Amino acid sequence: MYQKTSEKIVVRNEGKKLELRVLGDKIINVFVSNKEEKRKDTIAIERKEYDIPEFSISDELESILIETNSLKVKINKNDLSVSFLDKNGNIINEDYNGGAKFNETDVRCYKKLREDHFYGFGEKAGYLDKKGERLEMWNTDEFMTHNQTTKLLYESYTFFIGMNDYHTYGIFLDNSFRSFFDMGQESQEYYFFGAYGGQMNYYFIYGEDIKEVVENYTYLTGRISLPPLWVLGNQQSRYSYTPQERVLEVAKTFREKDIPCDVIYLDIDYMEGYRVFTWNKETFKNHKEMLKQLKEKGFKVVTIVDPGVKRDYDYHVYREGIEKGYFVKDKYGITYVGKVWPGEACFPDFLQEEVRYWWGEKHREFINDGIDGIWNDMNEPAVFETPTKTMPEDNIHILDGEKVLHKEAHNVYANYMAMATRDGFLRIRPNERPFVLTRAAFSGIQRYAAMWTGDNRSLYEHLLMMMPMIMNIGLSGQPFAGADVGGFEGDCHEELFIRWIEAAVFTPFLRVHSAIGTKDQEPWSFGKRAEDISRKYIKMRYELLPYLYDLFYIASQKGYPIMRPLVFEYQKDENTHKIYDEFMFGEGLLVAPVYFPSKERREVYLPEGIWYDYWTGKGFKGKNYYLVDAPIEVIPLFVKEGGILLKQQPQSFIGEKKLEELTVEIYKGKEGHYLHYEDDGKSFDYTKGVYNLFDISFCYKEGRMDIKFDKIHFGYDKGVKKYKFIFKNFDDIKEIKINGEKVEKESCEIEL
Ligand SMILES: OC[C@H]1O[C@H](O[C@H]2[C@H](O)[C@@H](O)[C@@H](O[C@H]3[C@H](O)[C@@H](O)[C@@H](O)O[C@@H]3CO)O[C@@H]2CO)[C@H](O)[C@@H](O)[C@@H]1O
Repeated sequence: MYQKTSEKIVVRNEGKKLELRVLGDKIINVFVSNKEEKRKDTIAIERKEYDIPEFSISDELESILIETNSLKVKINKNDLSVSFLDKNGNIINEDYNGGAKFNETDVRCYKKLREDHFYGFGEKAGYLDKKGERLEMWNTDEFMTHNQTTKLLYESYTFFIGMNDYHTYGIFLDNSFRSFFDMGQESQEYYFFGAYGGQMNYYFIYGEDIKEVVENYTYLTGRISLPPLWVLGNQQSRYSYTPQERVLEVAKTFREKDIPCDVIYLDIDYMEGYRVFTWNKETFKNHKEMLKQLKEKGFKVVTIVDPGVKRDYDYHVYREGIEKGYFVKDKYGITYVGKVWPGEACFPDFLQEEVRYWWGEKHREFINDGIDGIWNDMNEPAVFETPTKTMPEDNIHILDGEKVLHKEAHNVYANYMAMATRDGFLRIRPNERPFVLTRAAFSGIQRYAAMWTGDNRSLYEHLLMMMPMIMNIGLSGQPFAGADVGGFEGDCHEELFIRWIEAAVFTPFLRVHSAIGTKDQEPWSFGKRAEDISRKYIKMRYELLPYLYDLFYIASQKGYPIMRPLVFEYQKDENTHKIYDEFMFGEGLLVAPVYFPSKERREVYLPEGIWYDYWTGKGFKGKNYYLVDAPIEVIPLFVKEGGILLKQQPQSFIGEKKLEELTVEIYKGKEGHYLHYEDDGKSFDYTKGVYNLFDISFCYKEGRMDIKFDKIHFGYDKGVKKYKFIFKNFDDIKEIKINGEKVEKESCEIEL
């Protein structure tokens, strides 16, 4: 009835074929087809080899039962439907009405609807929980104001997490065609997902909780590698800072006003006639000198690079692309020309390795001149004046020597472009961590680039929208995300800017960006109050840098988001399941932004336990809602009992001064635990063991504080040598010991 090879179990019935692969105790790949074809994975799947666990197969009367240590999978022999059960035989997820269906226009899979909540799906407008919604995935440059009903945005993450009181699992549909997910809108009995082409190839990922699902999902699709430290700093952008004197003036003002900033962005106007890899000689007369001066002030520079290559035979990039046949072709095999922002352009076919190499090399001169990072925009790819806002679906790409139509390549185009850019950096500066920022993406993008959420507006609604959006992006494997702070289009105003910066310093990627013709959006453009409050919060971001870097370390190890929905940390507390306007900045800090005008208070939900107001130290009993004060200069922040925050002295830019000491802030509680990672923040030497990993924990009982500072790994000897402990909200400490030795409260520190 079934065939088993070393790697898969194959079952056939009435023209349908199901292939099942056990890839882990909790990871199953299901591939259903109505023809004899080979399974195709997209670029999203990074893993090539698996530690296949022990599992058993029994051929029963009606079904085939596969059992791992954690899961049972039942394949119905009659209709090839699949059920996933836990070890006790409780259903976690099961196909509905035969599961996979194939018709003229699409492939789809029906599932019985037993979930209370759905999360993930990456960059989508609307609430955190997507139950009852219908979503589509087709990377789109959507310039109209995004609102709750905006269906298509720039990125496509075909991954979701299903959850009820009993089980949590994830499903990754590995299909790059335009796809759809009806999570209970059509029916309350079933949900379904599928795509307008390609295969029904999905990965079922079981987990104890959301954390484990995200960990297992990123085991498949890869995790972010450690970014250079400077990209965690404050970044300033505008469409466009031009001419070069204006760039230098902005940089100088940051330093004069003592507002930390690490990066300045150059938008499209730095180029000659919007031709990528050129400089406008009129406005950037001596870009090398400008870059040198910025370096001296501690600034890094990121330039925009769009995929569209302007059509002009006198332009070397276009000429080479044409001569080598590197551009995407139309259905007749002729180089495709599209109307882009602005002008007409051809699009490199990044699916081809040779084209990626060529493109990567185009960055060499830029990087050698002192450009530190690359910002890939318009890479959906966006084409103007077409109904689909992109190139025709029957345009031709080449992948591994095979023709691939654009309808299949579209959603993954940006990942291949980001890969080309990242690989270029790695060839040019092999021991420096690259930085690529992207607007478009498909699942798995975390391996190549950070992302920002495109053209938002200067509206309170968009300040709110960034929260569930970045949280769901994080749950979809991409921890490094942010929104244009202050809003891109429209004039921002003082109060909105203040509220936005207060919230944004706790988002993983912090960049102010604004459109041409809008009011200036530097922190000082809104008057003294905004300037002072921005300084306070940006400094706080720099103070918390070791804490933030530790979150990136965890993301690189486990795939955990940095900006986490409360449900990620407190899944058992059902009050957290739908919260979209508060978030956890790592495990330690609960952030509740104010996103309404003229409001000086907001409601905050605190999960179980005791929480301390970060500003006043006041304690609050959790599992309760509170109305808390939030005057304009205050964003409500809470630390959980036993929480630990790691801080450093703020600097004007990262690496300005050598760090002499770090502060470990211990919040009142019986115990607490914290993992601290440290390396040079620049190179890949950490992959050779040049890093430190410390386990910091404490136990507090009857006035006695016992701190343990364990070196798990000590391979970086240029690290910080002194750690100073500060106790928050404790009023009765009688004795302190560090690693068993008594110390005084005033000089409570450890020297390494
Ligand atoms: O590099 C400049 C910016 O490019 C991006 O934003 C542009 C967006 O992608 C385009 O769609 C475009 O919007 C136009 C819109 O599509 C059209 O219907 C019409 O209403 O005019 C609009 C332009 O005024 O322009 C955007 C730039 O304004 C990118 O997302 C930004 O971050 C870049 O700064």
